[in-house]
Amino acid sequence: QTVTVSSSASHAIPSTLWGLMFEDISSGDGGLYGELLQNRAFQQVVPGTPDALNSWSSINGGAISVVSDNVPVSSALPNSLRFNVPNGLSGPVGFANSGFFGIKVDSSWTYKASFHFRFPTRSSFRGNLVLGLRSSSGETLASATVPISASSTSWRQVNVSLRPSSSASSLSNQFFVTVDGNSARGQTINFAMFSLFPPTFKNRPNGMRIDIATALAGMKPGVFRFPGGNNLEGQTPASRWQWNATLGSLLDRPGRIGDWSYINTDGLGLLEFLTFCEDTGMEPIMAVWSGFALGGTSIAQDQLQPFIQQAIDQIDFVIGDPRTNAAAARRAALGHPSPFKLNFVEIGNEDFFAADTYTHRWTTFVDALQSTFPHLKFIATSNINDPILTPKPQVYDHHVYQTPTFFAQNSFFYDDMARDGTLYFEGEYAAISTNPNDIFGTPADGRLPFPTMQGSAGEAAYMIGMERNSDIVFAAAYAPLLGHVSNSQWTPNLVGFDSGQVFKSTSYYVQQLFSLNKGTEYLPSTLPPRNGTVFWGVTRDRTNLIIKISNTGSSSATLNFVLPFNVASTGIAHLLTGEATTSNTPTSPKAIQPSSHFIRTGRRFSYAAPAVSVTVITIVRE
Ligand SMILES: [NH3+][C@H]1C[C@H](O)[C@@H](O)[C@@H]1CO
Repeated sequence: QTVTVSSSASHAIPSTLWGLMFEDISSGDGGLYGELLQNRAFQQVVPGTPDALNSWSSINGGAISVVSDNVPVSSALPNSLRFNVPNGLSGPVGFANSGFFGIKVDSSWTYKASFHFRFPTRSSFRGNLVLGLRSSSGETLASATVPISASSTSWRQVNVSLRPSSSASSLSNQFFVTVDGNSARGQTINFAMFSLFPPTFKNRPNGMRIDIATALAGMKPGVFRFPGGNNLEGQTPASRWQWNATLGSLLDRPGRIGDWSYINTDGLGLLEFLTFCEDTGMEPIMAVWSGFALGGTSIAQDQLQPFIQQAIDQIDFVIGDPRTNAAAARRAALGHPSPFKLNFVEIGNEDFFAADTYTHRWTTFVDALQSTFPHLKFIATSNINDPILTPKPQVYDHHVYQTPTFFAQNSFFYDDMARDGTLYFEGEYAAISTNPNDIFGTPADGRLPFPTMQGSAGEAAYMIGMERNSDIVFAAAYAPLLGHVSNSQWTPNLVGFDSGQVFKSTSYYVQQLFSLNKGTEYLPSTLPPRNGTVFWGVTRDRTNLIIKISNTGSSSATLNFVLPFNVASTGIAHLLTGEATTSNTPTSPKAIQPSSHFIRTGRRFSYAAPAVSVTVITIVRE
């Protein structure tokens, strides 16, 4: 196959092209968000039920229960852990938290532990709390002692740093709090708002887990879509994501029942999302709730005003003027007086599920928001031009979950899209099954537990198509981004993790190869056959010519490049290849890794793309 490359660029490559889609789907709490304790504040649990004590256990007979405190630590956190020391015990007595399927104990880390406590009844008791980290077999790995007295019934906060004496080889460690069973017998103490943080990305308070955040930043992503995805929507309007409930002190964040069947702490909230965008150079694509909850409720058009006002306030929190706007003043008070960068606001999520009411919800939201924020572009989430929406959307968010073959066969999806000024955001895409008749089924039915090399090559073919059409595709993001390998609501995920490490998938490496070698201009070249199995695209930046190739076929394919200008006689081929069905998994985390090697290049050169491979060739321009 000969590939003749044009000397003149057709369009600029948008800096936003390759980005991240984030929602809490076993990816925020216990994942990207640094908090190590699960059920740290007993948010949204029913006191007295077994679930209320999720992740908490007794040590040596300590009696623990979750109660609705008659003197709650805050109005947002009505529940406390009631701890009582029965008579007749000796030695350390208390309780422990097992984290999110474990807690990594690293002796090079300083952990920050915090909690609030109060004695419900005053007494002359004085004693010591011993808290820290221990192995599941009870070996103390780090500890601190805090003197306490029952001289007051008011809440007091404990903040201590913990430095493990040694690293634990196992992840099954716990955070513990104990008293001496004998001297504290009969005592009752209420606890609330526990927190245990490791070092965080950019050392941000209430920040992100370093290894996961570093892996995400390592893709140099251009955009960050949040807070969802389904997790924006709520099963009912009352449990929708609400920006103002995710701000400020953790004592003021009630948390919510998330849309992936677990409670969200909302410790990872709007300001944390925006700060993460600034810390990694991503532009936010922020969603506002659009009046539809996943349980099926659509807000009637004449009832939308309060939700539109909440959306206006959410946007004003991000970009408003603190001198004239209350929501913006909250941003300033939280330490960020200047506005954040924001150009795109998404109205809802996957509203093709509620297209019949999206027609009026879209109109009502966009009429109000566009007049309030004339420079913003609003993204529609129903199917493209179906139904017809008023005003005509400037941007559509298109999602596709399919088979590896589908992606290879649809590399030209955007070539046929009308150039009528509409922009497209491929907000969610992934090869998730090999079974075209049951895309969302179980692994037994073809669902992929982890990305595979053939799935990643299919995605690369589709991405080559989006790069070619990046005059109208301004952004794209694989979804879901993150998933805990011990407990996920969805597979495959771009990045897997457990409480100790990160697992980068083959699709992660494709995203990274494409994003780190984006180029700034697109150079047209001989088009790949639409129904072929080999796909390529050419871009350039000031120093390099960049050629991306995906060979989704089962045999090697040689491409003969004919360039219209001089380039160096040696180039670098960054290659990702392996068996079609191979994945990087917790048991084989590095089964397939990218490799780089020199190749002969020049005005004319050939490159043999291995079967089932993705290659990015970079050549210095003369
Ligand atoms: N069903 C997918 C579509 C929805 O927007 C996401 O929350 C889900 C997982 O990526």
